[in-house]
Amino acid sequence: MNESILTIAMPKGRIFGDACRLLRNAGFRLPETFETTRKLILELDSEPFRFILAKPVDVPTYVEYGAADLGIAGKDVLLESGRDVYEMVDLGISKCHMAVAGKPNHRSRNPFLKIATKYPNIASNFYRRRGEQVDLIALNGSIELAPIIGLADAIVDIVSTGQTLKENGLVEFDRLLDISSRLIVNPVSYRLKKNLIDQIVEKMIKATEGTKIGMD
Ligand SMILES: Nc1ncnc2c1ncn2[C@@H]1O[C@H](COP(=O)(O)OP(=O)(O)OP(=O)(O)O)[C@@H](O)[C@H]1O
Ligand SMILES: O=P(O)(O)OC[C@H]1O[C@H](OP(=O)(O)OP(=O)(O)O)[C@H](O)[C@@H]1O
Repeated sequence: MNESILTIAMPKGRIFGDACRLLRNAGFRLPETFETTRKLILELDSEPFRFILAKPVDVPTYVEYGAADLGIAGKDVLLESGRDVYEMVDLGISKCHMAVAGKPNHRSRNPFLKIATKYPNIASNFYRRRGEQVDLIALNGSIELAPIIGLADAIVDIVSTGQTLKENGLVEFDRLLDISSRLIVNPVSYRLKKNLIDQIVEKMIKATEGTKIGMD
């Protein structure tokens, strides 16, 4: 862990654009090429920050191990990974929710027997709390395929616009969790670099207040 420079782990993909806009609103002078470069480590001119561009699911890992001091990660990824990091700010970006969904005529089949998901920990906690025993089938994508093709009775997955469910003839049964992206911090970094991190947290909270205006 470098004492004089802060490393921030950024999620590539869906969250990246929203996160860059928020960082710029917070006063970070990100270069124009930030969103298009294929470089994975980006340093800022004359500012003590460097950004690493990671797969979203890996951001909490970089932060927990101290390879990054801070990071931006979806609440879904944080809950699923259970990594030991401080969650400092709800950034209010990349909002979506997690739901149980399936074919409309499966509503009466309770408990569901087989649940396909990319989020086995979140799903198993949900069903444990409900006192229902289910078989979880871990998949890596195209989760909506599972109930259509008969691999599972239902899915636990992310819903944003609802288009994927709709186009595949599926309906939402239960809403598990509202999701947005969070600013996370490595606990040791926070102890050693508290002043600098607190300044960033404050700036991000201010920038976030702008993004929350007019949101649901
Ligand atoms: N419609 C959505 N589907 C999935 N994730 C979404 C959606 N809307 C917002 N998110 C947020 O974006 C994050 C996922 O981003 P992204 O899809 O780029 O990563 P990924 O799952 O690693 O992608 P990939 O499909 O390449 O595996 C989630 O953790 C969630 O917090
Ligand atoms: O409600 P919507 O706006 O349709 O978004 C939800 C869909 O987006 C995600 O899949 P993604 O596009 O990441 O593809 P994947 O199948 O590879 O997970 C998620 O797993 C849903 O399938």
